[in-house]
Amino acid sequence: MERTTAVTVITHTACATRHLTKIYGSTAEQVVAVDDVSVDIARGSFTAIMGPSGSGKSTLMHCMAGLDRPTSGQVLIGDDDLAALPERAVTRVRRDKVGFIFQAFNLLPTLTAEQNIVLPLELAGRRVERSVLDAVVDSLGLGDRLGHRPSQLSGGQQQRVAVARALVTRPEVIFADEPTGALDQKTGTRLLDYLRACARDDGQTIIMVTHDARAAAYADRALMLLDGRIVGDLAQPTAEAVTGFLGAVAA
Ligand SMILES: Nc1ncnc2c1ncn2[C@@H]1O[C@H](COP(=O)(O)OP(=O)(O)OP(=O)(O)O)[C@@H](O)[C@H]1O
Repeated sequence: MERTTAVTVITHTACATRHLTKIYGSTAEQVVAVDDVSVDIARGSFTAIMGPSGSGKSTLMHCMAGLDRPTSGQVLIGDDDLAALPERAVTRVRRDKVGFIFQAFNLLPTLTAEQNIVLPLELAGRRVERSVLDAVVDSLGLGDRLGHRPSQLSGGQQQRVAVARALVTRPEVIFADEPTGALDQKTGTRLLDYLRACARDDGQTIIMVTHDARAAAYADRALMLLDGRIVGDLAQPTAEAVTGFLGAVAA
């Protein structure tokens, strides 16, 4: 007798795009920054997005994060299609599920480092979990700077405060644009270790744009972009593999 087995399909996708296209400019002078990209990002994964300057990395990430509207296609965060939602609903998804680490710090000058870090929690009416705050602050080496205002901190320290602010809400998906760009090597390594642990141990999903092959080697996947398209998808990337791929693409 033939037996059938029921298969339960569990979706492990945190974030996805379907035929995502972003075109800038007028009809006369169009730039196709992202060109028909379909990709699935697994929950709890750490993905690096790499590619030459102008290949569309930031545009892809901004569309995936709901900061920029695609020209066509879908952007899924969980079950929500950001491209189809009104702006207010997109803002809510961003607030509830997404964290950003950007190069611009946007710290409030009158608040201390700690007050800046916990601000998103307070704005969302959420409690500050001391253990999470301590872990984030410790991983970034900010313990002795919490009472300082931004003007009393170095550029690298301000960057770390901005990183802590993005992490303290424990967002499901963290988008990071060159997060180690302004950091010295030791602090950069510490941040990458921490991001990797957020993915591996806590199931957070990290998507990071970087030019740095050593930073990409902390990820468990590297998407390689060229002219707005994904031209490579490397599992467990090493710095050598990434550099080799980019070299071959540039040649
Ligand atoms: N607001 C905009 N208006 C017009 N064109 C834009 C805009 N933003 C980006 N572009 C163009 O879209 C393309 C992709 O830009 P994007 O910033 O996404 O690339 P990138 O890979 O992140 O580059 P980089 O590594 O230099 O930061 C480029 O040709 C860029 O000039």
